This record gives sequence, C-alpha cells and structure tokens, in this order.
Amino acid sequence: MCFFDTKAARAFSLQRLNMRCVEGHRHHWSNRLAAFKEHNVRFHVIAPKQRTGAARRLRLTVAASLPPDDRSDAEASKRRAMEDELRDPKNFLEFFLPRPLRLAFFGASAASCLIATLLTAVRLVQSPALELAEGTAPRDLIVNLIGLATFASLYVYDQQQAQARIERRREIREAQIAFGDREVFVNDKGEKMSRLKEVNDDWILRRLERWGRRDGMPFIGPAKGAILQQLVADKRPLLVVEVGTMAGYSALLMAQALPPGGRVVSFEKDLTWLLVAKRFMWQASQGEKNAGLDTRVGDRVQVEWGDAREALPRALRGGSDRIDLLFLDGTPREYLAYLKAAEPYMAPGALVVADNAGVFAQGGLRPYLEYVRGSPAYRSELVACKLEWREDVEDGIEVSTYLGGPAGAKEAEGGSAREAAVA
Ligand SMILES: C[S@@+](CC[C@H](N)C(=O)[O-])C[C@H]1O[C@@H](n2cnc3c(N)ncnc32)[C@H](O)[C@@H]1O
Repeated sequence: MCFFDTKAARAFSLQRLNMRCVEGHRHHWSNRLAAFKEHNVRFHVIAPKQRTGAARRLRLTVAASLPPDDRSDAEASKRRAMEDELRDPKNFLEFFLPRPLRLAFFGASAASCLIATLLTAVRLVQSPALELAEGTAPRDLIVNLIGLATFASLYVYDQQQAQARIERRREIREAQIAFGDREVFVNDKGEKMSRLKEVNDDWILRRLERWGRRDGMPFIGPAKGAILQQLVADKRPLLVVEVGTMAGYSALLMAQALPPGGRVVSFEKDLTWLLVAKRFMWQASQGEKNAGLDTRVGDRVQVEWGDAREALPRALRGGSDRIDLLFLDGTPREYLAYLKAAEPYMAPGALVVADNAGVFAQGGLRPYLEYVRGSPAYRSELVACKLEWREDVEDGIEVSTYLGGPAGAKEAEGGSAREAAVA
C-alpha cells in the first residue's frame, strides 16, 4: 500500500486542479478497507477530500487486480462480482444498498407479485361470478400485474446497467493497455490479470504525451524529445538550464538522462504552469522505480518562477555552478535575450539547444540564429526534424556549442579547439 505525501498534495492544490492519476472512486475508508485488502486492491492516497468528525473520505486511485475477460472459473467470477460491487456505488442509495441486495429485493418483489397474480387468476377462474360481483379480484389482478411489471423491469434494468459498466471497464482497460498505462500479467494461480502501472516519471511522460497530442500542446514531443534526451545523455551535464517549463515534459525527459548529481533548473514565467509543473515533478518522483534511485527523477528538476531574462542571472549569480546545457523553449523572439543572460554562467563547451529553429527561422528566431551562426564563440548546426505532433510540418533544433568567451572565440578561429570543446 502506498501513501502519497498528502501535505505536498495540498500545497500544490491537487484538489482544486483535480487531475486524477488513474481511474478511481471515493469510498468510505473504514467500511471498505477490509474488503479492498481482501481483494488485493492497492491504494494511492492522493489527498484527503474532507475531514468531518470520524467521516474521513479519501481520494483513492486504484491499482487494482482487475480480472481479465476470459476467466470463467467460479472463484474468479465471484471476485469479479465483488470488485465490481466495491467500485460501482455512485450515490448514497447504491452505497448502502449494494446490487446483490437490490436484485434480491426486486426479484423477491417480482416473484411475490407473480404468485399473487396467479392466485388471483385461480380465484377468478374458480368462481368468476362471485369474484366479479365483489370486484376485489380484478383490482388485485391489476395491482399485482403492475407490481410484477415494475419489479421485473427494475431487475432487468439493474442487470443491464451492471453489464454496461462491466463493458465500459473492459474498454477502459483495453485503452489503458493500448497506451501503456496498464500491464497484463499471469498471477500465481495461472490466471491472466491486468493491473495499472505505478505512477512514476514514465507514467507522467506518457500522460503528457497523450495530452500534448490530443490538444496540440507546445511540448517538445517524443521525436524532438528523443534528440534532446540523447544530447543530454551524450553531454552528461551537471547543470541544465531550461527556459520555458510549461508542464515539465522536456524537463522530465532531460532529468531522466542526467548523470548522477545532475540537475535541471527550469524557468517558467506563468504561475499556473509553474504549479502544474511542480505537481507533475512531484508525481514523477513517486513509485518503486524512483525509490531505488539516488535522486528521484522529479526531484532533479527545480522549477523557478519568473521571466528567465531576469530570473536566470538572479538564480545563478553568486554560485559557482556553470551551465553545461542550456535549453531554450520560451518565447521565440526572446531567445537571444535568454542566451545573453545565460552566457556569463556558461561553461566552455556548453551546449545551447534551441527549439523551433525550423518553424520560426525567418520569424522570431532570426536574430538568435544569426547570432549563434555568425559568432566565433559558437559552433552551430540545425538538426532537422518534424514539428511536435505533426508529420507534415518541418521544424528543427539549433544545437550550438559554446566555445567560451573571448578566449574560446580566439581558439575557435584556430579551428582545433572546436573539436576539443565538443569532445
Ligand atoms: C513551448 S512552451 C515550453 C514547453 C516545454 N519546454 C516542453 O517541451 O514541455 C513555452 C513556455 O515558456 C514560457 N515562457 C515564455 N516566455 C518566458 C520567459 N521569458 N521566461 C520564462 N518562461 C517563459 C511560457 O509561459 C510557456 O509555458
């Protein structure tokens, strides 16, 4: 069982942002814990919903042992029914009157109406004149027939609803397997099962990719992201500075590829994105995968609030750390200003990576590109690639090697220092 840091959750307004990790329902903790445990359901407590006296409701995400579709043995179907029952309640009534009780009630009521209808019919057949004269039998017959129809319909409706929910869950499971959030495994009884993967940095990246693809978010995307990750892995920087965090997608990608002791300092001027990114970094540090690491992946990213043109020098001034890799992904026409602000803090040989050097080459990025391509302090080249989420739009990443200040520039003129700086 894994409890998230509820204090940190509140700090980043998780309840308000209400972006749930995985599918789940709220259940009354004390009533449901034993049953969940019995059925091997794992909890991730995200945040307390509210605390009113003894009634403490918790938001749960369920990494449950969901049964597969092809199991037919009695024990498995019993477990499936129980799990469905535990997860089904949607309102007060359903919570206190679970489906087996509801079905028993509807079934018994329908049966009693049927019996009463038959008895009344027998009475009518045996002595029709008497019953018709008294007038009670026809009335009883109608009342019982209405009761029979009502309870039988409720019974069938409830069954159909249950089937529909089971079907919907199956579709959700299949979708989760397809986009990689759920894994299929065979348990020790030889049964094929599926379970949600743990929430960690990979999980967050998959989620951000889905979000980015669906809504066309300007995250760097998996194709350019792979190039960026490779640059980080090859360069092995101890200090990466990023301008433009947004949700933290590129920051996480770089953090995954850092050498031991490496960190990413990422600047974001928009407060909402800052909070969103901090939240994702916190989530990206969860899971068993991260527990085994010296520094959890999300913890390697430090998100700073402010316009990078002022915040960057402010953050680095006075420190001895030098930037080994600078990733520019803020406002295109400001790239040159970011670079100028970072230059005094860059280590010779540092890499400067600028996103969207293809789509904005003749627009906002022009002064920046002219600078890095024309300055003797840089060796620069365009790595051509497609725009994020688009196969039909050409883009590129400008990768520039900073050869140092005036000294670097002089060596650059000599030519041989370039190779040394790159190496
Ligand atoms: C293209 S998005 C960054 C995407 C992110 N790097 C990724 O790949 O996931 C640009 C972000 O830069 C931020 N930004 C723009 N100008 C900035 C500045 N001067 N300082 C800090 N952040 C800035 C914007 O608020 C926006 O969130």
